[in-house]
Amino acid sequence: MPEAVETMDGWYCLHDLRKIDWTKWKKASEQERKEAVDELQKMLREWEEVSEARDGSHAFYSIMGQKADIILMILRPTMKELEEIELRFNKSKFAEFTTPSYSYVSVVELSKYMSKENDNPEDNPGVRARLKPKLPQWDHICFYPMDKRREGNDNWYMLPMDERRQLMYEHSLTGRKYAGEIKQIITGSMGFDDWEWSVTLFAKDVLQLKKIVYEMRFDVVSARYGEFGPFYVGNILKTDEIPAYLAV
Ligand code: VOV
Repeated sequence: MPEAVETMDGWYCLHDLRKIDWTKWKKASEQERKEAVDELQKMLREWEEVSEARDGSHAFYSIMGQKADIILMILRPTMKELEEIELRFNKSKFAEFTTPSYSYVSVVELSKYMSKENDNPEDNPGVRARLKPKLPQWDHICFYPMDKRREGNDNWYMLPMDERRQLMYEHSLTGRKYAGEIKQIITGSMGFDDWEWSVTLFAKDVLQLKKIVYEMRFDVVSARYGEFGPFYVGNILKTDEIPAYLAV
């Protein structure tokens, strides 16, 4: 039986994607809209303090196209804290003007494919920091869930560990070419959500998102074993810019 790779798991993660009901928003009074915007900004500023204290992190972006209007990605030490945030957002005035479009529950995950025998990567401060990452506030985000295929001869879970390690190594070489251009957060979601991993990429230049995803399609691990869910791409929505974004 092929051996499962050990994973290291960090902060819990919620991707919360919503559509804005623009008709309802436009019909609301100016006072109501102001209350909703003020409360949303207040919540985000409180979460920025949590992030400064290194007790969690979040990202707030607008989404292109009709699949969603906004994405809130939240990282917290416990699933309970994620729930508190989800509830708080749901109970806010602004949420009255949104409808859910997609959500994803997972946990920041690093695997031990690349660790050497008898190595204890958890003792490495760099690894610990990657398990509790500060999300970069770069201009663009790309989020998608994915699986590793389990079909006939293309079954990732039947491959011996050494073969999977080699394929992951090749994957990492492609990834490293994008150092400084792309920051990736991989979260594991087996038992938590409908796909096996979520991929969240941050980029300063939006085109780099297309380039890395395209180049990785040729890595055997993606070409042969990758299956992908819906892609969401968007632009940073800074707290101060929210009034302009929502102005009608
Ligand atoms: C931005 C670059 C980048 C870099 C440097 C990078 C490197 C690495 C390393 C070293 C490792 C293994 C150890 C670990 O850290 O877990 C991984 C792991 C993983 N990756 Fe990756 N990845 C990148 C980027 C990157 C992208 C763009 C994708 C999506 C693939 C695509 O085709 O759309 C991806 C996927 C994954 C997944 C799903 C896993 C877990 C697979 C598993 O079976 O466990 N990843 N990844």
